[in-house]
Amino acid sequence: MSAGTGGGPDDGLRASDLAVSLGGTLVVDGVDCTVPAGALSALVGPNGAGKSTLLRALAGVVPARRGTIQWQGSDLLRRPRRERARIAALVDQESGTGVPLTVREVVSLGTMPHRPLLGFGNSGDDDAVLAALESAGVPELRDRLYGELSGGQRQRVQLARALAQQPQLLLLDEPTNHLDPFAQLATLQLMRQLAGRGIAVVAALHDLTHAAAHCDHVIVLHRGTVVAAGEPRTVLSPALIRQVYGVQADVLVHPATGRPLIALSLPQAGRDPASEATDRAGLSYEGSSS
Ligand SMILES: Nc1ncnc2c1ncn2[C@@H]1O[C@H](COP(=O)(O)OP(=O)(O)OP(=O)(O)O)[C@@H](O)[C@H]1O
Repeated sequence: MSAGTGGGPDDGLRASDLAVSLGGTLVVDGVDCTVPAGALSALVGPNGAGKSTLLRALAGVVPARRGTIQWQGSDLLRRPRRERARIAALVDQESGTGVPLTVREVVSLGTMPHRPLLGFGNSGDDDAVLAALESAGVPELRDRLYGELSGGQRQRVQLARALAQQPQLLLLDEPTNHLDPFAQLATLQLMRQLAGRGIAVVAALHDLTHAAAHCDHVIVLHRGTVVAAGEPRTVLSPALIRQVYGVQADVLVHPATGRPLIALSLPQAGRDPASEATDRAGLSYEGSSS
């Protein structure tokens, strides 16, 4: 682990030999990874690599076939569901409600793990809901019907719902998907601020520049297994990107921020497609740590 957080081995989340089977197929197969507390981690990998499934397994939403998930050194999956919901919040890619709820009502669902078990009142909820909507940058949507929102607006409302849950571990599945450039950067900045408050934030991302420029730690998933993990500048090398995604990568420097910019292109003409296919298929773990 090289997130630069100064945390110990029990500081954050650690998955060991985690496997998840869907429809009879192992789609997460022996994952070992850490998500440090107080750091922003990116989970990257090609379509179908198992990122969403891994995030759901870490949140306890899909059952693990084998393996363990430790939070701050103790078994997360053995904790009661309500207690787990006070620790981990998941923002899935597609989160419908099935019933016509207002944005305010959707976000208030996030406060449920903190309400008294037999309490029906919601005093204090309104403040938490409005604060969460404010943090997610969409307070003006509070009285709209959730089902009538655009994809990007829904994405931000789901983020607000997760914030209202006051999690210590925030799992985000492609949080910048559907968002315009300003909203993408605002979301990355918010994730950074949340990490700054000590939350372990992990986001599945497809934009490798976002992962390299904004994250402390990156986990690369390929065919259900972690093939590299660690500090983004080290892990996201042109060689690894070529092997995992089959594209050519040039790592440039952002003229304004000095952070990495990863420029991608299809492999140059003349490259042997057979060797490209071998590259993509024949990966073995080469990260410094997970
Ligand atoms: N319910 C299901 N039953 C069987 N296989 C499934 C099911 N859901 C997903 N899969 C398969 O599991 C694999 C991993 O899917 P997952 O959605 O976790 O990948 P991903 O890395 O998040 O992909 P993407 O980047 O396209 O969102 C894929 O091959 C997918 O087809």
